[in-house]
Amino acid sequence: MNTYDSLNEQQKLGVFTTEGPVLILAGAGSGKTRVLTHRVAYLIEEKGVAPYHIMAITFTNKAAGEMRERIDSMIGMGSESIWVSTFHSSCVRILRRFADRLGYDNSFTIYDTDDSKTLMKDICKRLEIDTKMYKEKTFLNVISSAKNELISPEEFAQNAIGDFNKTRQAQVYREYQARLKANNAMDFDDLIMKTVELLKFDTEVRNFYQEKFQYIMVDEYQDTNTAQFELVRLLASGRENLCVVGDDDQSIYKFRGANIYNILNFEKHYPNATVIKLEQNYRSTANILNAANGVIANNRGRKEKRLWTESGDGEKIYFQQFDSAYEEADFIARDIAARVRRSEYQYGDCAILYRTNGQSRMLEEKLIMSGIPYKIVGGVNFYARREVKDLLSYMKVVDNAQDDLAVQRIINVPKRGIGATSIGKASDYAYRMGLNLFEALERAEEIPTLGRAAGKIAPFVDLIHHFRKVCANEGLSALLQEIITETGYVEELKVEGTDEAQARIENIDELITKVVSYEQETDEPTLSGFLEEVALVADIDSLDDDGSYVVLMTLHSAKGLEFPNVYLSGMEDGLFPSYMSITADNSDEEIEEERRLCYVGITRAKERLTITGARMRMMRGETQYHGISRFVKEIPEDLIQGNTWEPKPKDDFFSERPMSNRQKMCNMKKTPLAAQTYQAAKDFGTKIQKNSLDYGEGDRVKHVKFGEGTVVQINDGGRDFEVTVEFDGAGRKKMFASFAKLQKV
Ligand SMILES: Nc1ncnc2c1ncn2[C@@H]1O[C@H](COP(=O)(O)OP(=O)(O)OP(=O)(O)O)[C@@H](O)[C@H]1O
Ligand SMILES: [Mg+2]
Repeated sequence: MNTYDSLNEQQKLGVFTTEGPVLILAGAGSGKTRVLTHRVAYLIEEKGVAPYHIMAITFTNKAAGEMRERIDSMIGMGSESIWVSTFHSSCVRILRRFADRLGYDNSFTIYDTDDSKTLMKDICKRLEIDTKMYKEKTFLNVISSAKNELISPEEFAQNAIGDFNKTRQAQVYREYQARLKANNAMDFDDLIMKTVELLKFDTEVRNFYQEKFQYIMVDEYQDTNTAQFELVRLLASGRENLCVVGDDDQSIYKFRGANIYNILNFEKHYPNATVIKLEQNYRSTANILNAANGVIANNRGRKEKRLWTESGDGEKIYFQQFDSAYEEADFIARDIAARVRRSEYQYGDCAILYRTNGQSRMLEEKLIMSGIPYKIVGGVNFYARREVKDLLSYMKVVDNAQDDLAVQRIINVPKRGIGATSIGKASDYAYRMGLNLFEALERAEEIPTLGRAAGKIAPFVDLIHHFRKVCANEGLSALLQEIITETGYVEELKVEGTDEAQARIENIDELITKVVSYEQETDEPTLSGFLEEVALVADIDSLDDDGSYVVLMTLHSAKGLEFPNVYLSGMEDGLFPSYMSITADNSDEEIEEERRLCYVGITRAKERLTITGARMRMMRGETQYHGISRFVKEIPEDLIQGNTWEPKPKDDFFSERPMSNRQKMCNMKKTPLAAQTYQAAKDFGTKIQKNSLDYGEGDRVKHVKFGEGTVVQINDGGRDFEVTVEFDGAGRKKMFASFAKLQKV
């Protein structure tokens, strides 16, 4: 069987048009990501392109991981040399090799948001800025936006002439950047900006990567910012074998500098681009899809897209407004419990989505009370916990003693009698002498103001030197063990003996596990490599795939994912759309962005969608009263069921509905989607061809990459069989039979 028969005609065009620029602009669930993975397989298997020449970029680690898995299961040998990664990790890889050409050490540190904040605090103190009037966070936001737009501190200063506020920001930006450089560190935005700089100014490096990446693909292209656009443009220039896929209706990162014009103007940048539209949705039932279409139709200035589906109407969308957020959470927990009890769904099929992180607490409480296992994506990230950060800071100092923040964090942890005053003196001395903090500490004896405190610093410096030797001679996990033993970190927690201390010890154990598994899974494990992997773990990575728990996350984190049973909670005007967007000067624009987020939320659902809201909710300690979200009212009424809006006259659902929407709805009723779908499906006439398999469940099979294993399950996925195999070495994998090319043994 031809591997690509499971694709529709438009998808095939996306896969087979390998040369020149290609833009795939299509709605949610239309198989954009699927086209990308098949395209990679096609390039290698049919066009004989070496995996080494291929790059596929996406936004989250989770998405990159899923893409990697899909590609691995399609092609055997060599898939590991394809770059399948996020923008950030691709850039780290490039910079680890060539950052020295920008005057950094190749072992530079990556600062997370917390680190940047600490640094900014310090800068404001040094520059004597009144942080009550000029907030640190504002400076950081301004700097981040400048970096996303590739504006250097010098350019920023140029543009600021004559503007008092901006001049101050320029001064802070310059100082912030200088300090990062002195610490041999980059923040997240630098990773992209510095790579662009490198590619722009170093012809050798540019030629090297242009030659290497002969085929480039970008998923979720609608959310790229100017710096990311420039990066892709530079890498692809010359051959221009660039395939980008995205959906302008799902652009939700304007606040991080995403520039929707990157996708809308793609054809202007690349006039010879092949533009492909995908219109069949394979993810959701017709009711869910029509609800999403109904909502997004209210945005102006969008490229009109018509999505249809072959799947039936499915269940109606269930909507309920509750008196309080408490009742809302209670309902969701009970609904999930009941469905799992009836074996309709497993916990892992269910996702609860919300607008802001704070909404999770109430939901969590109810889930705990109902004994429902759940995981929060984006809650307190494991790597942000104190004990984990402390130990990682030790490792950072061992790796790169130029990182002042890490040094400051641990110099007196555990207590060594080195007080803030001594640290301040050493840090002032470092500043004056143009040294980094650790270098200053190494010369503590020479710092006149330190006096006797110098004697306390020497053992700390010796300790770090000792750790370096351990790391070089015995490796990473030995290093971590040595740090734990020598600092007495765990001992101290044991003495403390509280539940909290116990939880911290468990987190440390988890970190040890992480280091050991990193060492086992990596060909050449290094301390820098480990720290880098840790720094890049987005919150979403805490999601495992064993499917045994309900997932809670913000709508932003849900992009690209899909679940059979989805709950959209907190659908209230003032919360979603947010009060800020409703009252903003450019309210129309802001609300359109929120509406796109709503579209993303609705389209995550495959089979069931439940929408809930509360009249009364506590926010930042204040009780607030909200009406039903305007987005709910934009869903055609015939798609909705449930105890909805009747109890309170002021919430009358339909009287507020604008006339134009009613008309739209009437039009929809005249041409029912099911009929359109049926006709379109007939017109399509895709041939279904599927070879039978020569192995069955329980048989032993062999895969080129994963080796031998036992077939656990075979599902008829329509156009192809989906085979689940428990491999002896590689564990359980699910793959398409035609790609997997399994041989019975
Ligand atoms: N031709 C096809 N035949 C069968 N299933 C398909 C086909 N194309 C896509 N799918 C399935 O439809 C679902 C959605 O596909 P995919 O995630 O690639 O869509 P997408 O366009 O990337 O969505 P999003 O906009 O949300 O990122 C997946 O479960 C995918 O396996
Ligand atoms: Mg996708």
